[in-house]
Amino acid sequence: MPLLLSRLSENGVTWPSRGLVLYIIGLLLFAHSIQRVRRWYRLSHVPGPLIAGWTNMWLTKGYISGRFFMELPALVEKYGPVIRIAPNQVVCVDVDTLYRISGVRSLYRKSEWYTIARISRDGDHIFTIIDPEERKERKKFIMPAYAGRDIDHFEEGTDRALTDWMELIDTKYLSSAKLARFMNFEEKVHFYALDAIGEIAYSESFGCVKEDRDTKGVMAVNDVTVPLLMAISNYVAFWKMMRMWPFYYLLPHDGDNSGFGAIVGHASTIVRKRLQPKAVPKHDMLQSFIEQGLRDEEALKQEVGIQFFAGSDTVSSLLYTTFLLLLTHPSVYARLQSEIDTALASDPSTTNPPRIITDAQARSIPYLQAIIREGLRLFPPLCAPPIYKEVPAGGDDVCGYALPAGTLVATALQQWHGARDKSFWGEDADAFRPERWLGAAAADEKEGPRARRVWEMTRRMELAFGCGQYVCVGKAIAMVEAGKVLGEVSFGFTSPLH
Ligand code: HEM
Repeated sequence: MPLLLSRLSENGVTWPSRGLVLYIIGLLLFAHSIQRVRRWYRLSHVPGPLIAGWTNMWLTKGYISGRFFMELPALVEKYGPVIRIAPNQVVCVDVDTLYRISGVRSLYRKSEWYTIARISRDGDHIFTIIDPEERKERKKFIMPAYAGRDIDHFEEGTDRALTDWMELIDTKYLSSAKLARFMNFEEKVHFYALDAIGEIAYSESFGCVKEDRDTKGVMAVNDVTVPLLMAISNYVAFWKMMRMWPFYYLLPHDGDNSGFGAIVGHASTIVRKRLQPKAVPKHDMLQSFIEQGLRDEEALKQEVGIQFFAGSDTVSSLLYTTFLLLLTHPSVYARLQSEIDTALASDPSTTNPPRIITDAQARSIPYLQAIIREGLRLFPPLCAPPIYKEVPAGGDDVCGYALPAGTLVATALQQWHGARDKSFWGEDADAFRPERWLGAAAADEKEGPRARRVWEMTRRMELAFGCGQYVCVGKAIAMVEAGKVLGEVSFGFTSPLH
């Protein structure tokens, strides 16, 4: 190096003086500070912790704790319905505003934040497609299957997975008077959910229940990567950078031996098999995607791959937390069983020969539906991720605060607060009380204060699935699964513990 420098000097290359170097560094630091101050100033009128206006670190720390969403009620109490949680990020808890932001005519777009859900570096699925026109195009192919229009297969797939699951519990984990057997319920319910989404989506179980293990490592990948992704996901610029060369090569790829890449590899195999000229057509979602015209292998792989994650973690979380609530509220469980027994005992099609409770039967039991709603209200499965939408050109007025274009508004983080908002739900907001929903099914009561109240309750609870143009496309699948699993377990077992 010294030799090189002396050669350069000999050839007339002169080096800037130390003063000049310091001047340039000073100038850069000054420009950086100005940019920081401008960034802080843009949203300085929005209340929130002072430090959140200057750095993402405060929010990141909250996400590392894994409990940030639980802190929101206290923050709302202190700062009001709109809170600045990072230099360019706010959260809003006003329900009407959330419906407006995601409304079908809204100009708010998905933000770059969504790209953290990319399952491989090669393409996008419906959740990570940001461009509205591209989203419309992809939805054309996939919506008939998600809406159950093309094929009414949600029940068949659920039944196959649920039959295996009940058998596993019956044969391996049921306690007797002489023998107490312990079962990791959270794990087993996740096995069920994975097998079910495999059956529903492409007619193949993951085999988790049969083998009583996480066969493809989906749960392991989730457990390791999701908390990490959540913590760094608020650095949106970082994610933009990761999609560019050369960082792009660090993202998962379907040739990988483990992690997301290996799971996407599994999706690839399924799609390739189905696209073979001699493949036997099946009665499932993948077939519907293809028949609707989505024939590109990469796009199909993406749509199948996202179902592994979006369709299993969420459903298992809903089932697990609702069963937990039932276990800790024996009187609710007893009432559920009694109502199910009454409804099903009079229906010979259920017991002779025995078969899984149908979706129609589950929907006809108001107390069961009330329990699902109350479970979703108290433990919305996706209440931790912020799910940012981006304020459109021209800016927007959100609850009296002018938000400039490009500001990110969190549209899911408010759910924990929403469920526990005593000003709406009353003093027993924290309690598991399915009875609060009864009357929702009273079809003759479309007008009047009770009907309006239940309508508003439903609107708030359903934010668990997002809303408007961004509503969860798998909502119908989730509701079919929830009714059947909760109904069947309550009908089949005296108590989920015994
Ligand atoms: C209790 C269960 C579930 C909950 C609470 C839930 C919740 C959500 C939420 C909050 C979103 C994002 C909304 C937004 O972008 O603002 C979403 C999107 C999505 N969900 Fe679900 N979900 C559930 C079950 C399912 C199931 C069973 C599937 C089936 C595979 C599924 C597939 C998807 C997909 C593909 C998207 C992206 C939709 C789009 O961007 O247009 N979800 N879900």
